[in-house]
Amino acid sequence: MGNEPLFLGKPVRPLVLGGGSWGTALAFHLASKGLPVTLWVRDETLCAMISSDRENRVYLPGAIFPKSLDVTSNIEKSLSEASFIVLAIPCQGVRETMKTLSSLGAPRLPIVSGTKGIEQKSLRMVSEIVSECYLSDPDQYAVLSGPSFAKEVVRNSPTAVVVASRSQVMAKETQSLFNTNYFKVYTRADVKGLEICGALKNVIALAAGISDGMGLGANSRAALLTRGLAEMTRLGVALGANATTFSGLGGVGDLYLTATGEQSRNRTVGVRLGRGEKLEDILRDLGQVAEGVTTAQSAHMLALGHGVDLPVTRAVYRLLYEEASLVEVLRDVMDRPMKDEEEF
Ligand SMILES: NC(=O)C1=CN([C@@H]2O[C@H](COP(=O)(O)OP(=O)(O)OC[C@H]3O[C@@H](n4cnc5c(N)ncnc54)[C@H](OP(=O)(O)O)[C@@H]3O)[C@@H](O)[C@H]2O)C=CC1
Ligand SMILES: O=C(CO)COP(=O)(O)O
Repeated sequence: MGNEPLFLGKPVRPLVLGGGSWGTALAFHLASKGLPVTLWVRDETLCAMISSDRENRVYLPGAIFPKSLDVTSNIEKSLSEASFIVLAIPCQGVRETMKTLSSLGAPRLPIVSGTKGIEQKSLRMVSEIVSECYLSDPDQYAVLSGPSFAKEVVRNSPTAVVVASRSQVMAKETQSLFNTNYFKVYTRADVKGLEICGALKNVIALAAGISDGMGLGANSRAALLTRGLAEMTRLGVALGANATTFSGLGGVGDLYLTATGEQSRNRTVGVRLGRGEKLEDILRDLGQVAEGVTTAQSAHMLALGHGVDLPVTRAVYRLLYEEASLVEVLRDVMDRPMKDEEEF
């Protein structure tokens, strides 16, 4: 008992919310360190299957759960036993989940978020939704992001990510908690920048996939990644983020992974769109979230509201939400006025 690891002064009892690939991978990762982890899965049938198989065969087949990983669909009981929350629910479900937690009346717990996206309609980042609906103290919030496919994390492939929190203590303690010799965790202070990186890189990955699906070639993909990074940075800086965050693991690192890695759901959606398939058919086959689809709309609206030019995001938005054709959006991007590369 005396040597029990602590997180912010309390015994480590993580409650991971989200029984998809990322929630399962993060729960697996922490439990592999011997920590007593509870994974909350909203669907009772899936929860029972996972519990008897000791494996999430729907979302992350092949990762056999360590002994200390427990699964539940009872959020109330698991919340009362937890000392902090790891959030791994798709962005559009975060508000509803935070409201549910608040309604249970249990003490508010610190949150480490692995969710990437921007809420539609409200155009809020995850940190903002959490602070509106659940946590009043932003120092109890951290975001964990960076190039990290769930499947590779549970295979112990060497991976490097970054944790950002307004509080240095929260950042450092989260770093120590998640760090292993195959999962290297860096820290930074720029929560907003890291959240914008994680959200926007999915939209640019969709664009890169579209370009590849159309067969446009390696030049086009490189141009999209580079100009995509420039527009991610432009939006971030306009919203008060630090430009250097965009050249780190959560920015260029995750952008590169998602836009070029075959495992990416966002890239896959893009490739199939680029081949002329319908979005609804692609999403039905995928059966998992591709956050870039909703974020394309949120980011486009956010950019309009702040007077920021996001041509690649606008192209993806027009294709997904305005029924523009592939030829039209390509022309929009290529027919823009000539400018200096350094022009912001
Ligand atoms: N997978 C990855 O490699 C990585 C993912 N991420 C991010 O993590 C987040 C989660 O993604 P991921 O796990 O991959 O997604 P998946 O599509 O694999 O799984 C989503 C999970 O969330 C559940 N869910 C959906 N909506 C709600 C809701 N409103 N309340 C509660 N649970 C809900 C689903 O439940 P049900 O089955 O009942 O629908 C499912 O268990 C995303 O923001 C993603 O970008 C970040 C880094 C890596
Ligand atoms: O965010 C991710 C890896 O860092 C996962 O990307 P996809 O959601 O495109 O699979």
